[in-house]
Amino acid sequence: MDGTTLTLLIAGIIIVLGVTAGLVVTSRRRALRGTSKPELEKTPEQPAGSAGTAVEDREADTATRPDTAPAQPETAEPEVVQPETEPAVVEQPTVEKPEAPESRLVRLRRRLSGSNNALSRGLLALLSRDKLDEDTWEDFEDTLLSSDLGVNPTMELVEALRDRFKVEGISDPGQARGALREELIKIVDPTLDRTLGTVRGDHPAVVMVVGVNGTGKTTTVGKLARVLVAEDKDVLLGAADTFRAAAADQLETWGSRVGVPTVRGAEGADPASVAFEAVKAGTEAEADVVIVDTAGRLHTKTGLMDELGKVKRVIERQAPVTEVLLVLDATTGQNGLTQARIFAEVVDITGVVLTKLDGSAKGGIVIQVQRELGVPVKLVGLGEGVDDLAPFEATEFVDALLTQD
Ligand SMILES: Nc1nc2c(ncn2[C@@H]2O[C@H](COP(=O)(O)OP(=O)(O)OP(=O)(O)O)[C@@H](O)[C@H]2O)c(=O)[nH]1
Repeated sequence: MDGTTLTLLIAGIIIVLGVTAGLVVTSRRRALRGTSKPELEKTPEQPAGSAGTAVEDREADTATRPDTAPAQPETAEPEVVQPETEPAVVEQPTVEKPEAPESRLVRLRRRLSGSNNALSRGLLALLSRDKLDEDTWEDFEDTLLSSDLGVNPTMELVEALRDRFKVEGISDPGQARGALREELIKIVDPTLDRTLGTVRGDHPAVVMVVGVNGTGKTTTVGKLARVLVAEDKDVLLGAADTFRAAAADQLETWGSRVGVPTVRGAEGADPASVAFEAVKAGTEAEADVVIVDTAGRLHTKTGLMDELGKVKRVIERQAPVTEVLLVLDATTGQNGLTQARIFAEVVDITGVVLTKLDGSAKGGIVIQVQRELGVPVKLVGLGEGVDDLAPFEATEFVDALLTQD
């Protein structure tokens, strides 16, 4: 082999090796593209045919992250729970679970003691004085009267306490407080039956809610429905307040929040006929309780008051009315009592709901109302919140009155 041949041979070998290396590199690049491409295609939001650069790919991924969350877990989570996605929940309102009666009571007891603090402080301060002279007893009477206890109950209470102080020789503030507590419990009367007529018999229990405008009837119906739903009862609401369309809307909203149906009529429809239909629907659906909200009416308007009697009579063609609750605003004092008297003439009131006790330092109204009407206070409203309605209990009420912060 001469030199020329050898040179040509070496050059040939170099060319063959170069071509082979080129082919290997190309096939590796193809292989890489081949694995990355399907990943891009998996992303539905990736515009067709735009493979994009690595930066573009990341931006596209960021923009569509809610759907591609698993690819970027560290930044995806906050966006998944971002508030902008919540309106979907609003569009489909979920049924609320009312607060359990026990925890509601604890909260309400605290609120009651807070709102009546001036009363409790005043009473206990008086009884803590070193010397209980005539002036002290007079101041004590004034404090009781200003809390809407009424003249007769105030006289009775003072009389009973003066006797006990003399006979038992009470001089210590602790003993005085104990005696006051016992005497107050006596006049609030723990022996009264405060159970609500909400137990189904052959028919659904029917609760009629009556009272003057603005006392809190509709709110009370809504809150009561929540209490009953929390007790696992099937409830139906009747919007017999046909004078004010907004009242039926308000009631329907309360109902839908706890998953309870509302029967309503057209604005201006006969309230008795709406009440009748509601009780009929409740009977057909085998509901446990039908609560009928009635229109607020001026207690001075005889025609309207007579109509209330008619609503009750018409309901009773279907099923007995098991509870008639009169709603009174605790802040209205003597005016509330006048209302109570007139309502009691038209329908047989079986229980009183005293609302807005949270905004009143006049807890004494409980005693006057019971005396005037001869019916017990069964429920108290202690705020505008959905679960701010509590069963009334004499001992707890007095303890709340006498609680000092
Ligand atoms: N602070 C407080 N406000 C209450 C209570 N109960 C009801 N309210 C408020 O009183 C106002 C009147 O309540 P409604 O339930 O609309 O009264 P209503 O008697 O149905 O009134 P009409 O529909 O006009 O007859 C509302 O703003 C309620 O939130 C309560 O116990 N405490």
